[in-house]
Amino acid sequence: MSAGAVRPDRRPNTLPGWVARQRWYQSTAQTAELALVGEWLLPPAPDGTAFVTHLLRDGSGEASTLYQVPLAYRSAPRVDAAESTLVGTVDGDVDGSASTLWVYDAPHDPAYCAALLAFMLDGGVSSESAHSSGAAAAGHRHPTASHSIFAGAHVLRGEQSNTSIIFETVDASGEPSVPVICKVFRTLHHGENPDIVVQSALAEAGCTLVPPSVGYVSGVWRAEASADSPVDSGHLAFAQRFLPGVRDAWRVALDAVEHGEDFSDRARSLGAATAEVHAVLADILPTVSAAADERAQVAASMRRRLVAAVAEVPELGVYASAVDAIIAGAESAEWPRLQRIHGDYHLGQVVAVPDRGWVLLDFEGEPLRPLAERSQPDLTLRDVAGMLRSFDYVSGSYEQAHPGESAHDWASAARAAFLEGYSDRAGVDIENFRVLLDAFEIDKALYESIYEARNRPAWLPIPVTAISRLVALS
Ligand SMILES: Nc1ncnc2c1ncn2[C@@H]1O[C@H](COP(=O)(O)OP(=O)(O)O)[C@@H](O)[C@H]1O
Ligand SMILES: O=P(O)(O)O[C@H]1O[C@H](CO)[C@@H](O[C@H]2O[C@H](CO)[C@@H](O)[C@H](O)[C@H]2O)[C@H](O)[C@H]1O
Repeated sequence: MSAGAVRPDRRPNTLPGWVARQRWYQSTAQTAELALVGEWLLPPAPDGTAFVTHLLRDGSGEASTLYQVPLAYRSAPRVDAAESTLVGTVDGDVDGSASTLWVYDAPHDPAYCAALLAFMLDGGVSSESAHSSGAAAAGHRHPTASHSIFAGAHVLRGEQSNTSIIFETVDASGEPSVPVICKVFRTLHHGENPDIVVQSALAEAGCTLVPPSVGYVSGVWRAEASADSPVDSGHLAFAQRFLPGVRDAWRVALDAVEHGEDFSDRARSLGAATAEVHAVLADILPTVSAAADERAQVAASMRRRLVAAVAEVPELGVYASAVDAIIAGAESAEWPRLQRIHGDYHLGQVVAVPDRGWVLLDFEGEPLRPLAERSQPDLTLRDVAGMLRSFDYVSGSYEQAHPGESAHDWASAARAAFLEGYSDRAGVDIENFRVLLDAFEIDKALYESIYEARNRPAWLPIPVTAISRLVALS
């Protein structure tokens, strides 16, 4: 045991309240109701700091959610840590003597970041936790990734569904090497994470519209807290090349609307990039024809979302029967083949890379959708509709910030140019699928209504207004 070795055997009792204050927390309850379903350990830091990643099922919401909560247990407080990253204190032991331990949100602790990067690049295997939880994790380096060495890290600002850590690295001779961004998944699901599968497949196929993959962490855990629970498995973290100096397309578009700049050229090239990624995905991953069964499944999923949205946002109730009819129309329309897609496509998922153009990120799919559904071949029109919604969000947020002004023409021009760029590259006029496209736009706006009601109620009118408009048009 190294000098100062920390042995944590409990979680701070402040943890449920702390979890409930995080952006990735999905329930509306003030306090999470957490049950431990697993723990996995990274090797301790040279000063003895212990890193325990707790896998906690929260039962406070309607559906239970499994959160990944990596905590760093230190024998002394960190002088340079932000107060919000201190989760609490616990009794524990240091070198065999009873002692207070300070417990931090580990991604904000550089010592944890160093351990995580090495774990991934060296192909580490987690050691057993104090609770013999049965959970385990393994690191995997992508075959094309270099063996970079940790040189510093910080958490990306504006955390949302996940926590992303940016690493500076050096090579064996100490020269700066490629920076890496590692997304620590906060919500875990049984099964492969499409973010890793889809993006890595695209990069391996030589597609430069996504960043190259660096590595990932996979794991196993009990599905439920009970000792006889079945075991689940899935992905815990994903690392890829960090592209410095990028601006996300949402910021770029907001700047454009603020300055009254037309966005058509950029929207057209974004449409072409989107169609290119879809074409590569159709080449490298399985596609299936949209038979009656598949169409019925998609329609059923849309109807489930309609019911969920009306339950959470009752003002949507007046549109329910009209939306139902639009879904029925879409189900009986002509469908293209189904294939892997982005799945949660919006301007925040695309970055403008200097001297390179648009690059697509975050193929995880909609975080509120079951993982099994997100890994199924789907309609490319879902992505197209997602981006159309995003242009509407740009004008909606602008109009909220500038009462009395309209950005409607800006959004219409961007939407039309995006569709043009997409159709040109795909060699298919997207207008041929208008019925389907409208249904997917409404479906996305229903999803957004739930998302906004839970996270940003002030923005709820943006998707709700869109639903009323789309229903009137159809
Ligand atoms: N490879 C990358 N290079 C540069 N910036 C990135 C990269 N990956 C992610 N980012 C930045 O992080 C933000 C969030 O990443 P994303 O994959 O969308 O995570 P989340 O699932 O948490 O939304 C992006 O909008 C972008 O600004
Ligand atoms: O966290 P993710 O990026 O996976 O996506 C979630 O959060 C998004 C908000 O950032 C949300 O997107 C919605 O708001 C955007 C503006 O902030 C807008 O551009 C999108 O069109 C709109 O859907 C996304 O839906 C949600 O899954």
